[in-house]
Formats: sequence, C-alpha cells, structure tokens
Amino acid sequence: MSQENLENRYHRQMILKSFGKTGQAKLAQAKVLVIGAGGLGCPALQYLVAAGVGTIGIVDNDVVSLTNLHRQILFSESDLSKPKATTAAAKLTALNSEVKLNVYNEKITTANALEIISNYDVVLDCTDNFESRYLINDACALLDKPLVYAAVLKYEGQTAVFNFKNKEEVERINYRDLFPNPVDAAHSVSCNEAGVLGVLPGIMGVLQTTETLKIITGIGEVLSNKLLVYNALNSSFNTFNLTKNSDSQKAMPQNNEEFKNYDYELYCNSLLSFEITTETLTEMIDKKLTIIDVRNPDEQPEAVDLSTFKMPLLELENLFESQVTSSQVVFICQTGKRSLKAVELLKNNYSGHTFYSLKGGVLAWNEFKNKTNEHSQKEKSIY
Ligand SMILES: Nc1ncnc2c1ncn2[C@@H]1O[C@H](COP(=O)(O)OP(=O)(O)OP(=O)(O)O)[C@@H](O)[C@H]1O
Repeated sequence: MSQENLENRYHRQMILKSFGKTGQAKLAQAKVLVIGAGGLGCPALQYLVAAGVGTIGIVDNDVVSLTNLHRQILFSESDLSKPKATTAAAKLTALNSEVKLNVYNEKITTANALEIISNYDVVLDCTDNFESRYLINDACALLDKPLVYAAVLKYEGQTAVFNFKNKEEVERINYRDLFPNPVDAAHSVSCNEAGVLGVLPGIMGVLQTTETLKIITGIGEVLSNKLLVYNALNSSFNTFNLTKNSDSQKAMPQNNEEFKNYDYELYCNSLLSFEITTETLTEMIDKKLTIIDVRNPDEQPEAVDLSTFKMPLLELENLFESQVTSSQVVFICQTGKRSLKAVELLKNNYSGHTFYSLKGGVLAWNEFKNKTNEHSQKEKSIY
C-alpha cells in the first residue's frame, strides 16, 4: 500500500494527540497473539486488524457452530463446521490485507504454548476455561509477556492486564493473584450452561483490544493491577484494585521444564486447589468466615487463638446445613487430610459456599502461631 493510502487509512487515529505517526508505526511493528477466536476473540481481532497491528497470531482448535453465531461476529451461516482460526483469518485479510496473520488451528497446551507465545509482544486470553487461563497466565509470566485477560458470563464481564511492567515498578499482578484457587467444575458454570448476552463479549473483547493498543503505543494508563467489571443490566463499570496474594505464586511452575510437565487439567479439578496456608488464613480471619474443626471432640491440641466450630467428619453432613450460614468456610483437622475430605464431601452440594482446607492442619497452625507470637514478644522487648 502506498504511503499516501496508509496515512489515509489510519488518518483519524493518527491525528490524535499523543498517538500520531509514531503510535501508528509502533502498531505496525507490533506482534499480538489472540488465543481463542470465539465471543471475545472475534471482536478483539477485528479491531486489532482494523487498527493496523503488524502481525497477529490466531489460535483456536474449534470449528464454527450455530450457537456461536449470536456473538462470534466474524462467522456467517456458510462457515458452519469450518475451523475458526482459518475462517477468521480469511475474513480479517479482507478487512486489512496489510496485516500479517499467523494461523494456529490447534489448542494451546503446555507442549506448544512457550514456543508460540515467545514470538509475540502481547497476548490476549480470549478462551473460556480455567485450565487455559492458568496455562496462558503461567506461560506469559515465565516469558515476561503482558497478558490481557477477559471473561464473560450472563450479563457481566471482567477484564484486566496482567504481568505488565509499570513505569512506577509496582508489583506485577497476574491471574493467580485474582484467582489463587481454580473453581472446580462443580462450582463453576460456563456460558453454554448459564448463557451470555451476545453483545457482552463484544464489549469485553473490544476493551481487550483497547488495552492492547495502549500497551503497544504507550498512550494513557494501562489497566494493570486492576480489575474492570462491566454489568450490562445496570450499565455499570466498576474498577477494583488487585493486590498480590501470598499463596498465588506457590502453585505456579517456576521454570520452563516445570511448566511443560504441569498438569493443568488435574490442577483445576483436584482438591489441592482448595488448600490455603496458615498465612492466608490469618489474612482471611477478619472477613466473615466460619472455621470448622472436623476432628473428633477429644483430639488435641486445640488450635491456638482460633475460634472454631466442632463438627467431626462423620457428622459433618448432618450438622453443616442447619448450623452454617456464612459463605466462606475453612475446614481444619490435625494435619490437613480430613479437612480436604470435608471439602470433597460438601463441595458439590452447597454451591452458595466457598470451601477451603487448611494445609498442614492444627499442627501447622500452632507452629505458625507460636513463631509469630515469639516474634512479637521479641519486638516488644526491644522497644
Ligand atoms: N486452550 C485453548 N486453545 C485455543 N483455543 C481455545 C482454548 N480454550 C478455548 N479456546 C477457544 O476459545 C473460544 C472461546 O469462545 P467462546 O467463549 O465464545 O465459546 P465457544 O467454545 O466458542 O462456544 P460454546 O461454549 O457456546 O460452545 C472457543 O472458540 C474455543 O475453541
């Protein structure tokens, strides 16, 4: 395309103060990866391509189905049963033939993620499941790539930018800080069960592209360390500050080798995701929380400085329903095994509650309390 045509095409954004020719040149140089060409991915891709991002990767292993058409706006009736990534690329080339499109008709997995993602500057997570979100998050953290996340359900959507290097060197937040434990299949609902208003992923996908354009060009303030929640029913946009979660990084693979061997399916469905550490329990205590000791009544030691309800594991199912109203419930036992059993017993039947199991049980808790009490005694004697 001639220089004149190029300037014409992007004229309306190039005349923007602080965007200019430099912003457009940065977009042309940029490489962006969109994982998932569904409800979020379609609108995100359309605007990335229209804006003139130089290279765009599209990853999706699915084919177009009829239930996709109310929101996956790159696809038409004639595309049914065709692969999404290839079909999307054909439509996008017609929109802007200058953009280089790399098509990956495959699922992003631990086997291909590091290799694919390493070729790009920014990643958009437009998938719809926890396994993929943890996997993409961890790969981006290992490769030091900014990740633009979004999720939608029913009438509500959320978006955030993770792993973004802030000028002020603020601690970098990632998906594991927002969701330290995966919600297991029994507690989570997806759009194909609960539904989604077709326009909603459109709005959230376009917000993902907006953040991406800001990251690349350096304009404005990127939505990092924050979560933006949009509710279509009451037309509200709310932003929440995100903070580092002390437990969040512990379950994360620490290097490429660990990542390649990480079983995300098992992680997202296993009981281990319900475990919290003594430090996390301390942070949670002020919040409305019920702590249930599932040991037998005569078992010692008592948990130091912890007010608990006693419900032995064998009686738990009978007692729980009539006695527990708070939504957050932590089970404890001697070493942390029976408390996991308690989670397993109740998690599928009480969807209004969030269950946790204290790792290491009362023994770990008392050791932790004794150490922190000793430490504060020492501090007092210094002053
Ligand atoms: N690990 C992954 N790698 C690549 N693409 C993925 C991965 N996980 C999910 N996706 C893709 O992300 C897209 C998400 O789209 P969306 O949320 O609109 O749901 P859908 O799966 O297309 O439709 P539905 O849930 O109604 O059947 C899908 O096209 C899906 O194939």
